Amino acid sequence: MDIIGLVFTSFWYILPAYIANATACIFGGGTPLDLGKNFIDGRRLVGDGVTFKGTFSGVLCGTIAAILQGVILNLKIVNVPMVFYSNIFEYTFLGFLLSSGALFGDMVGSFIKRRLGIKQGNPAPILDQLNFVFGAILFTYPFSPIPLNMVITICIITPVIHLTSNIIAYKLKIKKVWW
Ligand SMILES: CC(C)=CCC/C(C)=C/CC/C(C)=C/CC/C(C)=C/COC[C@@H](COP(=O)(O)O)OC/C=C(\C)CC/C=C(\C)CC/C=C(\C)CCC=C(C)C
Ligand SMILES: Nc1ccn([C@@H]2O[C@H](COP(=O)(O)OP(=O)(O)OP(=O)(O)O)[C@@H](O)[C@H]2O)c(=O)n1
Ligand SMILES: [Mg+2]
Repeated sequence: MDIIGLVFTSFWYILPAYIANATACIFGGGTPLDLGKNFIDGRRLVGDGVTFKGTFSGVLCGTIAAILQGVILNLKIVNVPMVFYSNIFEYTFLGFLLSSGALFGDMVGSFIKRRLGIKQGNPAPILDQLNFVFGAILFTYPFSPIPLNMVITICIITPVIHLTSNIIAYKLKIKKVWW
């Protein structure tokens, strides 16, 4: 596989996780998953940035996106050098794992930020950009392990795409901060 193929395969694989993260941001808000509770250190367990609405809509949209990917591949609309799923059931299952893993990773990232005393919405460079892809890769690894060169490619392209989309989301007034 050449470098373009590697980048495209990696992007295609992780896309449901991106969609889950972006739609959690679009549709999120309201009751937080930690119900406003504090941890033993007196700080919030996770914070107001991880909500029921965001989590459920993110998992739903990411899973639907994975099913659409399956349809697009079956219709041969795009050509991906290396595919990891074969039928619609695998697309649904792994899309669900990529999406729930992404939002789990985001939640763990917020948990760590609170323990470090970083207020909700304040930046934690690298952690903010990669928490959700680590969650997504971790959840799918037992079922469809991806090669190390794809993990590395995802870790390189994600911060660029994350920052670009966050700036666009900020301009669209979907996000309060640009990072
Ligand atoms: C190749 C390069 C250099 C750049 C490409 C950049 C790119 C693909 C940008 C997407 C631009 C876009 C449409 C942005 C607006 C979407 C949006 C609301 C983004 C908000 O992102 C929120 C951010 C939250 O992150 P945080 O919680 O960790 O701070 O999530 C980051 C998002 C991504 C890493 C992925 C980028 C998003 C996509 C590729 C898909 C965007 C999908 C939608 C807008 C889906 C809309 C679907 C419905 C059902 C409304
Ligand atoms: N599971 C999730 C993830 C995200 N969001 C929404 O998406 C926004 C942006 O997410 P993120 O940047 O991860 O949260 P922050 O507000 O920056 O909080 P933190 O400091 O905890 O990362 C959140 O404010 C929240 O409205 C949500 O509702 N539910
Ligand atoms: Mg977050």
